[in-house]
Amino acid sequence: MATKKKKLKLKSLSASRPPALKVAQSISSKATRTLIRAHHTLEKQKARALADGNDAKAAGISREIESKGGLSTYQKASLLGQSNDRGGDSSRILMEWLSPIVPALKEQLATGQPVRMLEVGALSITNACSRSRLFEIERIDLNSQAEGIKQQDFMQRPLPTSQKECFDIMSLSLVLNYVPDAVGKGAMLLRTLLFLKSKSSSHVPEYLPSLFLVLPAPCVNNSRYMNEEKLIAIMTALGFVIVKKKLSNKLVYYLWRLESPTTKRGLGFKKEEIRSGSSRNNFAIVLR
Ligand SMILES: C[S@@+](CC[C@H](N)C(=O)[O-])C[C@H]1O[C@@H](n2cnc3c(N)ncnc32)[C@H](O)[C@@H]1O
Repeated sequence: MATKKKKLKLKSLSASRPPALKVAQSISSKATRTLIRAHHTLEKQKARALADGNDAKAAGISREIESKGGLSTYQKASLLGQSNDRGGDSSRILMEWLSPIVPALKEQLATGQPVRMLEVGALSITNACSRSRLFEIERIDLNSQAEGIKQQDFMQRPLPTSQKECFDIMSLSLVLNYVPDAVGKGAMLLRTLLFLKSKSSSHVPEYLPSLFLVLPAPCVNNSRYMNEEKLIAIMTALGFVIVKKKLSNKLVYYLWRLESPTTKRGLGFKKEEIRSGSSRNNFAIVLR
């Protein structure tokens, strides 16, 4: 008599995930993008209202932001965007680019002088950089989502008091575009100069000290006020040279090495239209 074999049903890994995560992961990538975009728009409107001195309007927009889940919900949506099926964590690109200097990074680690990284706008402590264990990483965010991420505004972070407190690498991955106004974006880039080590103290001067900058691709390729030429001009004026770049469908990645931080005042980068068109966005960086 033939015995009926009981079929073993293999459950997918996702079936064992806790319900909260399941709910979060059920948000489509389109809904995630819409949520992220809506948050950015409201933050920009709020910044404009504050700049106009309209505190009541700004407070109303703040309430609207909170009613949509606020920064935490935005961060959860951003984390979903980092999942492998949605493009993955941007620091994988940085690790790819740094692969030629891994021996040097290991040597520095072995001699007790690990390469120091400041990750601004950190959402996780398990991205590719963290998993490599090649760096001494300080992670900060306006709203910390995990132990190991300090809750701190980079713009308010106390300045380093010595080279030892400075960093070999800074990461601004999808952070600059979060800053709601063009002057604030310029100020953030300018401030990185105060946190990066000097070139003379670098063991790998072809790559470090450097800034890893990631932006949504339309910030550079579809803005009225920005294109790659202008971005390079701004970064050059600050004292950076481009080491690596990569353009994907959604993001642009750059590694900029700091040659000599500018001490110049009056850099003169204004919000000037480069290309017109109703489908353009308004991403801009102003450096006065
Ligand atoms: C889109 S998330 C990016 C997360 C991650 N770096 C990535 O590449 O996916 C932007 C994060 O930057 C943080 N952020 C924006 N401005 C900041 C500032 N001035 N200081 C610290 N964190 C900031 C926000 O709180 C938010 O969590």
